[in-house]
Amino acid sequence: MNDPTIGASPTVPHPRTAPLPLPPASAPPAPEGAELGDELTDAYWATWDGEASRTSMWRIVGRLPAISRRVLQMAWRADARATLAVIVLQLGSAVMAAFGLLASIGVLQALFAQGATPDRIRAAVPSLALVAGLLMFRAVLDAGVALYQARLTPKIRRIVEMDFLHLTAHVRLEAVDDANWADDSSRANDRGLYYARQSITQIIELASAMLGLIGAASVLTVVHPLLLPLLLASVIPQGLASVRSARMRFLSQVRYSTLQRRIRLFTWLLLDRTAAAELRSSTAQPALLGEHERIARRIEEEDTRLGRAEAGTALAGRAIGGLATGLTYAALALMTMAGWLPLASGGGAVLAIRASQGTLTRIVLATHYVYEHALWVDDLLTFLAKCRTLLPRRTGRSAPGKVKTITVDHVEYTYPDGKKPALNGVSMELTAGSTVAFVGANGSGKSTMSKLLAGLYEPTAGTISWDGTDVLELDAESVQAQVAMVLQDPVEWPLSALANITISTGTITEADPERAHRAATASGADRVIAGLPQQWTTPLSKRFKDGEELSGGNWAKFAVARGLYKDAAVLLLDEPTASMDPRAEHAAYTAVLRGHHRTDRITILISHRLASVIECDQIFVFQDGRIIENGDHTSLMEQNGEYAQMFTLQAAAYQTDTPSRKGECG
Ligand SMILES: Nc1ncnc2c1ncn2[C@@H]1O[C@H](COP(=O)(O)OP(=O)(O)OP(=O)(O)O)[C@@H](O)[C@H]1O
Repeated sequence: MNDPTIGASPTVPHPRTAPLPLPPASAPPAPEGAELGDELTDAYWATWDGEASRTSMWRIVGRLPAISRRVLQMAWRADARATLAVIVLQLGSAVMAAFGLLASIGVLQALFAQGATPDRIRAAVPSLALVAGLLMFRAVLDAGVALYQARLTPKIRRIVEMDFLHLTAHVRLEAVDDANWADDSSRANDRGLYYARQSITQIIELASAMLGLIGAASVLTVVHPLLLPLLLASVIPQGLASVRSARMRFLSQVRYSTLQRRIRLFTWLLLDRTAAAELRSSTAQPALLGEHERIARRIEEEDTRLGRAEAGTALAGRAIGGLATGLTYAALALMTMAGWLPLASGGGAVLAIRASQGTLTRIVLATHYVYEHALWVDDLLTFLAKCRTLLPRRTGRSAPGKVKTITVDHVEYTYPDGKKPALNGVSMELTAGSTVAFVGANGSGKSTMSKLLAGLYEPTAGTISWDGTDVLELDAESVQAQVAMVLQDPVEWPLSALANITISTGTITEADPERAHRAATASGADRVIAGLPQQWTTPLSKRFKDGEELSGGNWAKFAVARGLYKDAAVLLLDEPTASMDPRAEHAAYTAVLRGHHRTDRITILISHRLASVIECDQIFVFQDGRIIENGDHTSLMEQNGEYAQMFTLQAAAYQTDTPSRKGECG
C-alpha cells in the first residue's frame, strides 16, 4: 500500500461531547422505590392502561352488552352454526329449568293438599314424572351446549390468535422499537388471547344464569310480589364485592405484566445457552439471581396484597348477604304465619328462593368473570385496533423491480422515543451498478440510514426517491421486497439449511435450486452445507432431532447467502463479515463486490474494517447523523479528514515495523 499517511503516528480523534463524569459506585438494576407499574403510566403506547379500573362500575356494566356483542361476533365469525346451536340449546335449557320449577311447586301443592296420604302421593305422581322428564331433557340440552362450546372455543382462539400474529408481525418496525411494545403485546398474548376464548364460555354461563333467573323470578312473583325485592337485597352486596375484587385484580394485572416481563428476562439470562458461557466466566450468577429474587419478591408481595384485599372484600359482601338472606326467610315465615301465603305456596317459595339464590350467585360470578375477561378482551381488541393503525403504508403502487438512481434528499430521522435525530439532513445519490460504503463511528447513523433505504422506516423529514418517485408513494412492503438486507446480528433461523437461504424471498418450503447453490457458493456457505449430515435439509438448531449448531462465522455466511439469494435491486450489508475468518471474509467481499455483482444492483456496505471498503465506488463518512465526507478511497485519503484518520489508525495496527507497537504484546 503506497498511501503516504500509513505508518505515520496515528492520532485518535478528539471526543466531541462533554467529558463524561465518573459513574456512581452503585446503581439499582431497575427503579427501586417506584410504585409497581409506574414506569408504564406515562408510556406513549399505554395511555389507556388501567383506564377500566378507574371507570365507574355503571359505565362498565353499560359496556357489557357491547362487549358481549363483540365476543358473539367473534364466535359467529369462528363458527356460525355452533354459535347458533349454543344459543338455541341454551334457551331451551332455561325454559326447561323454569318449567321444572313450576312442576316442583305442583308436586308440593299436591302433597300439601287435603286428603289421605296415598291419594296425595298419587296426585303428585304426574308432576313428579314431569319434573324427572324435564330434568333429563335439560341434561341432554346442556350436553349439547357443552358439545358445541367445545367446538367453538378452540376456533375462536385460533382466529383471534391468527389476527393477533398477523397484525403484530406486520406492524411498522418503529412500533416494535417502542419500549412499551413488548409489554402491550405480551399482555395481549398472555391474557387477551386466553380470555377471548374464556369469555365466550362465561357469556354463555351468564346468559344461562340470567335466563334461569327470569324463570325463577317469574315463579317467585306469582307466589308473592314482595319476595323478589327481598331476594335481590340478599345478593346485591355479594355482587358488589365481586365487582370490586374484579377491578382490583385487573389493576394488579397491569402492574404484573411489567414485572413478569422483567422476571422472564432474568430467567432467560440464567437459562439461555448463548449466555451460558459468559454468565459463568463473569461469575454473574449471584448478581442475576439476586435481581430475579428481588422481582420475585415484588410479585409475591403483589399476590399477597391482592389476595388479602380480595378476601376482605368477599367477607364483607358475604356477611351482609347472609344477613339479608336471614331477613328474607324471616319475612317469608311471617307472611306464612299471617296467612298471606298458604303453606304449599310457602314451600314453593322456599324452593324458588333457593333456586333464585343459586342462579343469582351464578349471575354475580359470571358477571364478575365476563366483566374481568371483557377488560382483557377489550385490552386485546384495543391493541389490535392500534396495530391496524400501525400497518405499513399501502398506496396501491408497487416499487419497480429495478432502480437506476436512489436519491436521498435532506433526510432526517428521529426514533419515536429518541431525544435527538439519529439522521440529520443526509443527502446522497446512489446509482445502479455501483458499490457504496457507509463508514463512521458507532452510533453515527449508518444502520439507521440503511433501514430507511430498506423501507423499514419513513423519513421524519426529507425524501428518498426511486428514479424520481418518492418512496412514500410506493407500498412500503413492495420497497422492502426490492431490498436485500444482511444485518449485523442475523437471525439464526431454527429451520433447514435451505430454508435459511430461501427465507429472504418469503418462503421456507420452495427453492430455486440453481440460485440457492450460487448464493451458497458465493458466500462460502456451500462448504458448511456440504459438511452437514443431511446437507441442505439439515435443521440448523440443536432443538431438533439431528439438528446442527453452527459457529457465528458460519451463520454469517448463511446471512450473506440469504442476501444474495434474494437477488434484489438493492443489497445492503451491515457488518456482514465481522465474525468470519480472514479467508471467508475475503471470499465474501470478493463475491459481493465483484463475482456475484448484478450489474444493475446498488450494493451498500457498512463496515468498520476500512480495508474492505477501499474498492467501493463511493464512501460516505457518517458522524452524529450527518455525512461529513464522501468520495472514493483515494480522494478521501487526499482530503486527510476523518476517514483518512480512521483508515490510518487501522492500517497502523497491521504495520509490524511501527515503533510504537513494538513489544506491546508480552
Ligand atoms: N431502535 C432504536 N431506537 C432508538 N434509538 C435508536 C435505535 N437504533 C439506533 N438508535 C440510535 O440512533 C443513533 C444511530 O444509531 P445507528 O444504529 O444508526 O448507528 P450506527 O452508525 O449504525 O452504529 P454502529 O456502528 O454501532 O452499528 C444512535 O444514537 C442510536 O442510539
